Amino acid sequence: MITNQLVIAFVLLKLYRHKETSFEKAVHNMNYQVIVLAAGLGKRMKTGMNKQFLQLYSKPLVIHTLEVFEKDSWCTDIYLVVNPKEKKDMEALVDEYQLAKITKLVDGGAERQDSVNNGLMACQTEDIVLIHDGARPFVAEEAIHQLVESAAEKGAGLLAVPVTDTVKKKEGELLETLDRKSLWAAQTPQGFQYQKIKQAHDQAGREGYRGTDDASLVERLGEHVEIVQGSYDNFKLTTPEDIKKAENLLREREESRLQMKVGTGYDVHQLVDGRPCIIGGVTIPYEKGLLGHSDADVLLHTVADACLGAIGKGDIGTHFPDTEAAFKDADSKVLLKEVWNLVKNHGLQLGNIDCTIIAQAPKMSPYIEPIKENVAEILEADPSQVNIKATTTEKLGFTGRKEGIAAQATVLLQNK
Ligand SMILES: Nc1ccn([C@@H]2O[C@H](COP(=O)(O)OP(=O)(O)OP(=O)(O)O)[C@@H](O)[C@H]2O)c(=O)n1
Ligand SMILES: C[C@](O)(CO)[C@H](O)COP(=O)(O)O
Repeated sequence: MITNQLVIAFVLLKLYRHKETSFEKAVHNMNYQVIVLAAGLGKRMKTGMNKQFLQLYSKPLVIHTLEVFEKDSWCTDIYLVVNPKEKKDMEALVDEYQLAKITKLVDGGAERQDSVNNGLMACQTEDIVLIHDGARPFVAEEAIHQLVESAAEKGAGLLAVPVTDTVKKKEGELLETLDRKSLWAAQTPQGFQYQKIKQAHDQAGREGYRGTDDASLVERLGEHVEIVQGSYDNFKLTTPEDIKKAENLLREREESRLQMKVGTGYDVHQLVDGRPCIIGGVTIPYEKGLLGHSDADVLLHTVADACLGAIGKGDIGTHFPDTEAAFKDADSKVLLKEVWNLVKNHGLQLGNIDCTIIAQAPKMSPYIEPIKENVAEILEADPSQVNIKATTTEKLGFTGRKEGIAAQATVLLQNK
């Protein structure tokens, strides 16, 4: 018996240790610095200007790209490589869009490889370094994280997608069809342990090798570069046709970001002797309390119903039946938290919530603020997004006769 307990304790300890290690890894080891390249001419775009300054859906192209890294908590520093002649304009944009992670504006070179080389000399890091085209604004944070993890483990990696067209190689009059199964279209970011990419660039420089991406400089040294499958959305704006494509994608994203869901909730509990009076997670001193299978927190039940309504998932009764012993005297804060996790799984966050408690007694005003804070905390929002009010019914009806308390809520959820 004791031996069994020891074995269980040992396994639990192991599991706990393992959890701690991966947590530490996520928190401490997964930082990266990024070199964003914006020093090209944009000749193929044929607008007569560097395409980085093109207004796309009311923001310059390079800003869309930089904001991806600005928002990513794993990214510590951005080195923005710019054409020296455009440095002032870029500085103005960095100020205007309050890009706090831009550590340095680095002078670009004649070709992309020269610009990367300057970026590498500026950043000197122990972290993983990513190299990214300023002209690829659609890279997803999830893909960046997969790449960073892969680069940390394998030393070098890149985002790429399988080629979908049949590719022909033409040399003189001779045409060859390449085996599509083994072909990948390289994207950026490409990610590396700093020393590895620095050495590869130095060596390419010494040997006069010119590549069209950075992974090729590592490949030519016979070293492994890991492909992380990316998305076809992560395309590089290169030719005029790409502008329409990018604007359509930005519009689609904006529309889905602005998706809103509304839900309403209504609940009633009877006031009886010998029960605590818990409303909005606050135990209110009162001669009677609310009757129910759980702690009968009429307000939190209403909030849960409104949230479930907004995501089209029924009501609190279907999720936590009052026939189940597990929910006897259950803390409604815990039940609402579970509902909220469901909401988050739908990619939603709180817009705002407005609640009304309908009670002749007890007097609610002293408890409005703590209730508001409880609701905000559970819904992971700022208290300013939560409104709690109370009303009597002028002694009319069951609430007016102090036989029960009702609550109603309207919630607005938004895409994250
Ligand atoms: N000397 C260079 C050339 C390119 N780039 C950057 O590298 C990325 C990928 O290059 P590309 O799409 O070829 O951009 P451009 O060189 O600007 O375009 P083009 O070749 O049509 O002139 C771009 O974000 C570009 O700004 C750079 O920083 N320095
Ligand atoms: C690095 C790159 O974006 C990967 O697809 C690409 O090779 C850049 O080439 P470009 O000629 O500078 O556009």
